[in-house]
Amino acid sequence: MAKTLPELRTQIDALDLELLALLNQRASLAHEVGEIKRADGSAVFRPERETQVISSLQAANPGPLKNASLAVIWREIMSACRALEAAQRVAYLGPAGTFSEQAALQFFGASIERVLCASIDEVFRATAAGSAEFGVVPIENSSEGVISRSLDLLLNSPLHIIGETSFLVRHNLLRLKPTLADIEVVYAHPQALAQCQDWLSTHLPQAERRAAASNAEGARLAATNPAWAAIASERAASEFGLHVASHAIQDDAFNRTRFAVVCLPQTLAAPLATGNDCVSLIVSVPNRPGAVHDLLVPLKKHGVSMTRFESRPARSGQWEYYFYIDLQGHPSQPHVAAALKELQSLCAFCKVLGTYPVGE
Ligand SMILES: C=C(O[C@@H]1C=C(C(=O)O)C=C[C@H]1O)C(=O)O
Repeated sequence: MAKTLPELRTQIDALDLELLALLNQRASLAHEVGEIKRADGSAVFRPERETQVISSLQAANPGPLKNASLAVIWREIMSACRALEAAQRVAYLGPAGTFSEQAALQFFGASIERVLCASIDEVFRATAAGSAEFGVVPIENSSEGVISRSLDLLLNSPLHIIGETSFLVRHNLLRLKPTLADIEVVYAHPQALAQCQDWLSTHLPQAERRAAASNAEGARLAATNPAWAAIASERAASEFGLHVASHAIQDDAFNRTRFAVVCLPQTLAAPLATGNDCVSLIVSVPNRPGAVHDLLVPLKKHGVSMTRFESRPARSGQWEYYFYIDLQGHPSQPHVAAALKELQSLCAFCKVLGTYPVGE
């Protein structure tokens, strides 16, 4: 006979108590790991270990829990365990409710100390100066291309990339009223204004578009005037007490933004290989025919895949460029090490930005 609702809930309550005991046992073990790390001075956060914990559980998962849900649950379990060793101080573009905050929480879980910054430059500065251990910065958007400020700052920064994370970005039109009537100004970060330009031209052709330092800052401004609106996340709507006057207004339904997690090399050395890793570099080549072609030869020769190739002006006034390249693999693999060595010998400039597990 089927169980009754009270019977099922009694069973759930009993299982929750077992889970609680197990989670606390796990937390105690993580705390012991923390003692060992403190004694030998090694880093608390080990992204490659956390990636492996999640992928082993996903491989063993019989369901009905989905693998994606399992990743979210264990990200938080590990975040809480890590916080018992030491909560990570993580800098990102604020105020509360930005997509950068969403990225920081998706990567580190919620048990972190939040260091909110007024600009991407400040995220780099705070992380390089040690007021934050890690920084989270947007790198590229699938509809608008690279976030040029982040790429330019990576060039001269002492920080290296130790991880990445990405998600589908949904923009919403937020304001004090639930309708689209009588909107005079729309505030948003220039990237968001660009990602919603068709929608704005169709639905709010009269409204003035004004740039804000972040979407959440735009939402904060929209909360001060009923004739103003903002483009931001649903999180920002609840943060600033605004209505979602229109949902999912981005022109591209698959609008995805990718973020890099950066830190000083002394905070955390390059993560060890997980089997699904990536190397990011910036190179420039001498200004002569075939130089870019030559760059690709070592990759082909050693069978290394390139997953990204972007260019940024070198600002020399000479039509010279820096190339931002992502390679598949880890330098501990001989074919990757050989390709990197040959590549470096061909380049006028070569900076390895980091080696890290491929993110969501
Ligand atoms: C417990 C550890 O420290 C941290 C917490 C982890 C966890 O909770 O599983 C995993 C890696 C580290 O980020 C460890 O290194 O094993």
